Amino acid sequence: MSDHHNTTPPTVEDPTMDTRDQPTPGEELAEVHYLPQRHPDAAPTPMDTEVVEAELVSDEDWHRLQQAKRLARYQGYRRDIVTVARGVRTVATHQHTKTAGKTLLAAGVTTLQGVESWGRRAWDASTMGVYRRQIKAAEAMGDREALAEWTERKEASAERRHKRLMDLPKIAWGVSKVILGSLAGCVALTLLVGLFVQLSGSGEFVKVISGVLAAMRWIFTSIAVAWTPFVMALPAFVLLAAYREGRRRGQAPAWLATAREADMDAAIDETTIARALEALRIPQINAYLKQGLPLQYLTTARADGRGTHAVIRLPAGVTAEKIARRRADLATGLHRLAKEVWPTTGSEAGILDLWVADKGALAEGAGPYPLLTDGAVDVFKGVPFGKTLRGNPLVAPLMERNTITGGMPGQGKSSAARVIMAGAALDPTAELRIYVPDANFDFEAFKPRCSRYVMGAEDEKIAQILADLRELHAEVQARGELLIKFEVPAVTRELASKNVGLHPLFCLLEEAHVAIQHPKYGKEISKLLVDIVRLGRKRGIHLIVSTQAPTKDSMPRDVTRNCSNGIAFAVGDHVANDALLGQGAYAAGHRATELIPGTDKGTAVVKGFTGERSDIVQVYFLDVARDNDQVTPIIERSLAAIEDAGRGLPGGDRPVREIEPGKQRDLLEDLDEVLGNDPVPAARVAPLLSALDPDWPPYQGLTGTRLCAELAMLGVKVPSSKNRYPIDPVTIREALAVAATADLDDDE
Ligand SMILES: Nc1ncnc2c1ncn2[C@@H]1O[C@H](COP(=O)(O)OP(=O)(O)OP(=O)(O)O)[C@@H](O)[C@H]1O
Repeated sequence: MSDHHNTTPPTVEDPTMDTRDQPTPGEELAEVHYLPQRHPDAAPTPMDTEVVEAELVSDEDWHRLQQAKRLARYQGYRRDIVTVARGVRTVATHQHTKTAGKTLLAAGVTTLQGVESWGRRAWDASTMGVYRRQIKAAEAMGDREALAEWTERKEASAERRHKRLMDLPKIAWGVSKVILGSLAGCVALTLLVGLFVQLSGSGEFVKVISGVLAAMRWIFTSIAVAWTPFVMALPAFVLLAAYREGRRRGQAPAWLATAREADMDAAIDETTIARALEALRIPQINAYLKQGLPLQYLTTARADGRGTHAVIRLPAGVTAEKIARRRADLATGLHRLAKEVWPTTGSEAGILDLWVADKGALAEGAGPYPLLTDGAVDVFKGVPFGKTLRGNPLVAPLMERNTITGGMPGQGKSSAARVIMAGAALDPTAELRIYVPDANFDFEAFKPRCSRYVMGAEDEKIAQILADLRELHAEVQARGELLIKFEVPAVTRELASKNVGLHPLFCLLEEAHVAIQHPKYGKEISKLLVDIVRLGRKRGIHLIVSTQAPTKDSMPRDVTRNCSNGIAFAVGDHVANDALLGQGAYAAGHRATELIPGTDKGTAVVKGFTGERSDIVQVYFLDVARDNDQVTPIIERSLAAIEDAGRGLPGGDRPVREIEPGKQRDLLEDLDEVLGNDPVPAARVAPLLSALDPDWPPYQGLTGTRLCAELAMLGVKVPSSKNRYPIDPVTIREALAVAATADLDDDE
């Protein structure tokens, strides 16, 4: 028989349902069995006969046990609450949560700022805020001219607005007329088509009409279907637009900034420019801005090509040059790389012409050379050269011009010359001559396309260059006579294509200073260059000279003056700047001195390419590296084009004279050989030397005057003796003896 406790039934829930009834560790709780209550008249159940293992407890024990259970349950809850709270705290204080929260909040603030900016712009537009502010700035600076200009602009704008308003009803009426007309036209067309179909027997009039009606029904149904999602998405679009506006105009509070922010694009407008200028901490600018005055904009910030352009009149006492010299600092304030920010001097020293590239817009450089895989060139129309900062392709004009290119080592001079010569090579009528008085392979790929090619710094190579320049000089003269014959002032495309000896000729002298400063041949090279640049351009001859920093010793003034194309990579001072970009360029604000070596590799200030006084250009780049040779395919293509045109290599029919490597001649010994015992006038000795070695370039075309000059360089003075300049064999042999003893002295 089972015993059971029949006092007051327990009010607690069935404990077997709750896992929290587990005893806490170390606590042994007796298990309590509650026996079901039964009505005294109820029939006996199997339970009544079941034997239950149990312990009889007193009321007191039973209460104690219940209390222990409640305590255990409470402790279980507490543990859970602590665990959840800890979890919440970990999530809430995690860096990711903080960043996400900040980003969300910042997005909210930015969106609000966008809405506020719209409001401000609407207000500005309705009250001509831009003009008002500029008028205020002009007044503050006492700039009467600007004040008059901005007042005039404001009045003109008001006038335009008034006119637009007055025109509004007319425009609305015009638009209505167009809509009504189009509708009537459509109806008439449908009827006409229906009629035509009916009459031609190809269909029924009614079917055409019902077809058109069905199409219209379909269009209206589609609009109705698309309308609901569109209306639902509209608020999201508006918020997005407000956010974008906020990003453009507003600035989130600093405490909301996240690390990602620094990398984000900053919109370039009057506010950001003013902030960036303020950050330069130039006292005059800061004092001006502190008065709450806006900067005076001659051109307000506006999109221009791949960036933003603005022209600012700086506060008194600050030159644009001062700003330009701190280009890198200014760039940080505009969230840009130094090479993306271009401050230059405007029309006056105090006017800052600022162009700021869109973030990353200049990273690609000028992009690939446009004629890399196909295309030909007409040199009379110029050759592809690069892209302006604004992203416009720039063509280098070549005919009736000469080019000088210069800059610090490694900034892109040779590459720029390569791009010009590659363009010239792609004109099948053009002749190429390349001289590199230095040991480098920058132009080796051009060799098969050249009628003359000399590379190397040895004396005999310089002598060869001299001989070739003499030949070119003679060609300049011969072409002059041809122009007289054809009665034209300058070579035309038509004449150039005719194979009459007036084809375009491009001659490149790389590292020109090496040839010009050569102790023996430099003087004559220099003189020849002057004549060639002066006279050659009308005669279809274009000379390109490339040098590092042109000075009066490294480049004759008459050469720089006659080069209407100037290409200046980063240069060190205003002398080199003006030699490349023309007299007064530096003072007028056209400055390659402001290019940063390294940062601006491949970027040059050029003159003479467009109608502008100067342009900043990213030059195309043609690689000559062995594993990425881009020039050879161009040259092969150009040779194929020449062959297809049924021409020979332009200028290639003349024999190319090669000098044996290492060959040297001694003028004194040669004179000793050709002279007898009596003095002979220099003019007669020169041909004797030419006859002695016709292949030796310095003796080709040798004149008496040049011979005397060369002897003077060797310390042998030839007396004029009534302009006959007799060369005395005795003097020559004495000089030989002196040279021999000098050699002995050296040996000792
Ligand atoms: N337009 C360009 N675009 C990109 N990179 C360029 C450009 N021009 C030059 N470079 C880089 O600069 C390097 C040096 O160029 P380059 O040899 O033309 O300079 P340089 O001024 O002729 O130097 P040097 O006086 O030492 O001969 C090139 O190898 C190339 O890596």
